[in-house]
Amino acid sequence: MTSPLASYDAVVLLSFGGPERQEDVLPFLRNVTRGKDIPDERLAVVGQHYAMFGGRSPINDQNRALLASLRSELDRRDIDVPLVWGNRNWAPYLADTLAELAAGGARRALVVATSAFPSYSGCRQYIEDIAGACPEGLQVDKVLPFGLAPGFLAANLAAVRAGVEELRGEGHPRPHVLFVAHSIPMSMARTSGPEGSPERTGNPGGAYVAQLEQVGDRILAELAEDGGPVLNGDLVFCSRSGPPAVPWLEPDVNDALRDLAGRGVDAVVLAPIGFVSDHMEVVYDLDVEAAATAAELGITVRRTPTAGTHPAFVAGLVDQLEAAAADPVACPAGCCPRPERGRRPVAAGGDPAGSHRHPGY
Ligand SMILES: CC1=C(CCC(=O)O)c2cc3nc(cc4[nH]c(cc5[nH]c(cc1n2)c(C)c5CCC(=O)O)c(CCC(=O)O)c4C)C(CCC(=O)O)=C3C
Ligand SMILES: [Fe+2]
Repeated sequence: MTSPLASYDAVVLLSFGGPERQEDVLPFLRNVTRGKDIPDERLAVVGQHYAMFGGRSPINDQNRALLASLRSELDRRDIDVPLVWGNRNWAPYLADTLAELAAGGARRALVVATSAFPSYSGCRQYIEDIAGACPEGLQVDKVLPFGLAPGFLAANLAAVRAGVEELRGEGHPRPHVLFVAHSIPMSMARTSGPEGSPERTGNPGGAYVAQLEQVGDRILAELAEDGGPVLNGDLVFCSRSGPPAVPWLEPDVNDALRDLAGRGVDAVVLAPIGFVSDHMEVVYDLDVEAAATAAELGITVRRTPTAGTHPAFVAGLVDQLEAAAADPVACPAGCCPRPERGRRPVAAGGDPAGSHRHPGY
């Protein structure tokens, strides 16, 4: 049977992009923060994170690896649709990729973005990127965020299970699991996802937090099936930016580690379920910063790998491409709206996710 993907002239992997040499770090950061309220001091700090890695973000190499894995999986299924790559913030730029496709006669392309969970930054902004970059005559559909898809879940479950087993092997029978995601402004979290705003739905957390919590819950529930002591877990956040007066999702992973140390926890699995690959937020914010916090507190941490090119994730992504090709579903218009700039944030209004603490099973 021919794959529904045969009706597309190309599949496009759309990602964030990152610098690959020191000279490109500042221009990259200027691209990322154009029109946004990121203070210069924050840019300088983030620039230093990149400098620690010689100015080379891991993200482009990870996307090259994901492209190779996706290509193999498409080939395995005898699907010969071309697979190409474009970024929001650095070369290869999405606009160039789409222009090249159109110049080559392409009429329809299916885009999948490397963000698992719905938010303005991870979904709507990519839709805007596509709209802004799309040449006339090219029709583009986009796959929905895939945080709850079985392949992404399976890859993360396998990673957390392995991390837990390692710590158990080192004499920590009951490690605590911190599920880590990118912090986003609370106002962006509230309006994330198809459910829309809390004013209309009574759902104060929005889909970003709700889906992340679901993934964490499901992983803990699966681990409970393995036997052994039941594990506790929390959803925590990293990589906050923006002015301090604007509320972002909390707790920060470092504060969570301090809190756990105070409660006598000495072993923690750090599971970056909010990220698709081990890019800068993971290799700096977790492997450098959170690891230093843990060391200071005497906590043993195991940071688990992101979905990356895990075979279950890659196969699941191709399943999703095929499903989207058979039945393209666009995000509802009000989903993950662009944050209003210049507006004062709504009064803090408490924790949008309620308590992030899981009771343990
Ligand atoms: C939800 C989310 C994801 C996760 C989903 C996903 O994986 O896509 C993500 C991914 C990424 N974010 C990245 C880098 C940056 N993000 C920034 C700033 C921001 N991110 C935000 C959100 C997210 N970002 C937000 C709300 C801001 C504030 C300004 C704005 O509204 O945009 C800044 C500016 C400086 C700073 O404030 O940190 C940088 C440099 C890189 C590349 C890393 C590399 O080079 O390896 C990646 C993959
Ligand atoms: Fe970011």
